[in-house]
Amino acid sequence: MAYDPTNKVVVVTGAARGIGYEIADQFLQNGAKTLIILDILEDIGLKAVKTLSDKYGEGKAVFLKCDVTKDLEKVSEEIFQKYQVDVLVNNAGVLNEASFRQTIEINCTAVVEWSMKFWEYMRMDKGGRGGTIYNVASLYGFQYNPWTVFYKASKYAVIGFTRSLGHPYNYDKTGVRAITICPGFTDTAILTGNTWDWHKEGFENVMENEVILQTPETIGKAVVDIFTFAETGTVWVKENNEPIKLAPLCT
Ligand SMILES: NC(=O)C1=CN([C@@H]2O[C@H](COP(=O)(O)OP(=O)(O)OC[C@H]3O[C@@H](n4cnc5c(N)ncnc54)[C@H](O)[C@@H]3O)[C@@H](O)[C@H]2O)C=CC1
Ligand SMILES: CCCCCC(=O)CC\C=C/C=C/C=C/[C@@H](O)[C@@H](O)CCCC(=O)O
Repeated sequence: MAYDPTNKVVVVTGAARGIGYEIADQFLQNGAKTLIILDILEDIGLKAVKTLSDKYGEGKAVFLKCDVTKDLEKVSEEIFQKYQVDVLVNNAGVLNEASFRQTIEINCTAVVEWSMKFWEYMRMDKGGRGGTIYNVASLYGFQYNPWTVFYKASKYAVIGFTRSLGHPYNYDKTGVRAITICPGFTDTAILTGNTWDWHKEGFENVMENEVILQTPETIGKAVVDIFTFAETGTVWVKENNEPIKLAPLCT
């Protein structure tokens, strides 16, 4: 089945900068009706809206200050009163190997809670119009090495959750698709996040010898491409500037 971004109302968390911003830009470039940008970074978020409005027209992008770990009820209520949402992209994320709790709260608990809130709202069997829940995991959602042990735990969970929620059994009942993208290393501020001291050397090797750093724009484009063709419950990889491919299945 083909899915069309044209005229869709799209909510993207953590979209003030980085990959989220490029996802917002690419959805608008591909005809989305409205982009709702959620982030804790107010100044950067407002600048993002200005840039996108200059590019695509006044009112095409909207910023709401939002901490995904705290503001779900308030912000979702505000959104549902003003807009008919078609797509939620759970993109907000952190790399903070000093705090498992914060990592899980932002990268995992918030992803599950925001997904479920919008899934209930979109369910066709409960009066909704259907839609797409689109989660940003990582290559570190299924690969492993000794580094970023909290980060990987959070991203592995996102893949298991999205595959199960998006299972055709659930889609047939609700009309809500759930899909995942797993980017490889991408040139954003998250790479300056917090790692363990004795992991830095390992990462230096990875970054020098194994990694082709992608631009966030590359991931924004891949997100919209995948949006157009992905069957529910599927997980996709965009790494090293290679073509989009399916992630390996865990059975
Ligand atoms: N850059 C990379 O190499 C890769 C990134 N990813 C994932 O892509 C997503 C986006 O990250 P990047 O753009 O790379 O980094 P980034 O640091 O530029 O963007 C993350 C955004 O999330 C926002 N955010 C953080 N905590 C938040 C909260 N509690 N509430 C609302 N917003 C919050 C930040 O303010 C920021 O705008 C993350 O989920 C990350 O794990 C996945 C694979 C590779
Ligand atoms: C191949 C997997 C790609 C997935 C990447 C992500 O999901 C992004 C976040 C995960 C890990 C990021 C690690 C970042 C490391 C950098 O800080 C690195 O440059 C550190 C090198 C040591 C140093 O310069 O201090």
